[in-house]
Amino acid sequence: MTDEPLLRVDDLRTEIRTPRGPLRAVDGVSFTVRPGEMFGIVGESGSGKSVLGRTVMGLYTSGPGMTVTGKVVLDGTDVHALDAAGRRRLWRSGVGMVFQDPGTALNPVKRIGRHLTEAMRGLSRAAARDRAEELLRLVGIPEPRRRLRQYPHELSGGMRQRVVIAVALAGEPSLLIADEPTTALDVTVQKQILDLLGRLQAELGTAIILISHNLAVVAGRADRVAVMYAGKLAELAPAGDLFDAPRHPYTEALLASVPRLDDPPHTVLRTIDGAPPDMAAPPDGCRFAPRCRHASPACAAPPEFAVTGARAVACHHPVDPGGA
Ligand SMILES: Nc1ncnc2c1ncn2[C@@H]1O[C@H](COP(=O)(O)OP(=O)(O)OP(=O)(O)O)[C@@H](O)[C@H]1O
Repeated sequence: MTDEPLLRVDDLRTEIRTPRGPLRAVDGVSFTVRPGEMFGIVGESGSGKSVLGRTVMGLYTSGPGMTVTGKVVLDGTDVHALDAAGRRRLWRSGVGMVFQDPGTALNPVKRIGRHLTEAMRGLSRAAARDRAEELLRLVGIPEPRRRLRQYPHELSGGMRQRVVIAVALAGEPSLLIADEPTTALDVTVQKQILDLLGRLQAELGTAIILISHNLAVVAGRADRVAVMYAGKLAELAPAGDLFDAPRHPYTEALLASVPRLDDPPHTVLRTIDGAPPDMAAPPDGCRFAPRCRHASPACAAPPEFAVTGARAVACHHPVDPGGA
């Protein structure tokens, strides 16, 4: 892993036009991802993680329904300066995406082989077929030759997600964005798919952005984690530091609400009081302040989230690492 970023996201804002007015789903987000890094993005449902992932990928761009400002630079390419053809080229070879539901990501009337070969370019039929077989083997699908002739409904949910990952890898992307890749799967299959992503990251050197509402999904897998709250990053830190000593009160509260294996029986989990803000009319100042036990008048003007060094936190009252 080098220190030179593969992806640079700079002051990204995605404003969606809705019947209730403009909604800033992503509101000034900056971070970088290094080549080969596993970068986790966590936060409650509705915090803007999916919109962020889609905007980074160039799936969401400025148009009639939304306005995107800020910069996304992947491997030297300014993603939002590309035209439609340039974006399609980027999706074929620079960045792949794995979504939550493997059922809808695959076309039910196309065989598995076709999904894979269509994602390749410049190969003869025979070479594409060999490569498709190799990709299925890479993602741990047994009897790949037979599977190539099957339709998506003939595979289990976990196998379908493996196929989706194989399709995303067909163009040898330098970055894979996995948005809740295991939420639709049962627990044992979830672990297999997450282990597979970890193995691909290690073996192929593919950087992965792993998006999840579930901290347990990124714990032990991500190198660094960004915590998102109401369209903004609250905290960014190496995963071990974040889980051992969260600094943003929201991260602390989020961690306290996760069940742990060593909890005594009948432990009552702490939930976070209040509800996330209405994104169409968020509160002024720090958006977490109305739910925060450390909030003070200073939170009317929260500090800018600036990534300096290994950690960053957007809070006037970071949690005392000594455990105040
Ligand atoms: N196409 C859209 N039109 C209108 N509002 C949208 C659209 N997509 C997302 N939103 C809104 O943007 C906000 C962020 O949504 P987003 O899906 O990114 O959240 P999330 O953190 O990924 O949550 P989840 O885990 O539930 O998907 C939400 O308030 C959501 O309702």
